[in-house]
Amino acid sequence: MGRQPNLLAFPDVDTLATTLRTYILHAQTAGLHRHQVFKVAVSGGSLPKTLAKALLAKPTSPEDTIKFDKWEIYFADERAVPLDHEDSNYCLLKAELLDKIPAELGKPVVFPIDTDCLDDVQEVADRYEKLLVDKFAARDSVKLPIFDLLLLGCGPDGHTCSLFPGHELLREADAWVMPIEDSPKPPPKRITLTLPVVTHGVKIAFVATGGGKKEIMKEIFEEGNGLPCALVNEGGQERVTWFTDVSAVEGVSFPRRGSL
Ligand SMILES: O=C1O[C@H](COP(=O)(O)O)[C@@H](O)[C@H](O)[C@H]1O
Repeated sequence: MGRQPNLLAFPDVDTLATTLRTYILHAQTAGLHRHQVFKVAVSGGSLPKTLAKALLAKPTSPEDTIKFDKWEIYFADERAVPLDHEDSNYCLLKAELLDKIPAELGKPVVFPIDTDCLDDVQEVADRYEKLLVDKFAARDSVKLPIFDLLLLGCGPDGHTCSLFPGHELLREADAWVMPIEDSPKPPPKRITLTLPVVTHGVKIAFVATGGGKKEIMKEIFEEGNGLPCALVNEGGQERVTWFTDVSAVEGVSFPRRGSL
């Protein structure tokens, strides 16, 4: 029981954002303690909006301050499109969060994909993996890049990052970053962190809100069914925390609903 993911359900997104902020601050403190920077991987979709709500709130004390100047932001997945394209996860994060960070909080270092080779999505993935090798392995001598925090979404089909249900990418055991050319959700060409990288994060947080997620939340938590989000739960265990609102978990029976 103790090694299960934590499922938190909030009355609304504002309350969720307040606790998500506290959780991220704890992860930030731990990351800075570990290696003086905070290494975060973020997703696209509905996440950046909620993230902005959590992170752009005015600090109430020095301990409550998001130290963006110490953040390294990577992408949990990205679409193979230019960085100013409406489908780009970078473009979305920039519009929702990065452009709105007050100057006094400092600027994070952000690592988007290399868009010089968009026609070759394998090359996009290889270059992103090389970037991770440079930023993680050389410094920490690790076999996998260990993010201090991964902030993930959950699609209505149970996908996370660009890891889709039943896809062969779910079996990838060696690569850190993989291309996908047949994403069932458009656009078809993307890159994604692989399951071993995701499940090795120090902390892994999902944000899933709205009644549109309730059927898949039930399946993830009650049956699993090999869904990508369920596989992250199985691999990450107690390091996984779900931030949901009550409409997303209506009718979901799960033994451990907790607080931070
Ligand atoms: O395509 C994607 O979808 C997922 C889930 O998005 P959501 O809008 O249902 O939250 C997202 O996490 C991923 O980064 C994105 O590329």
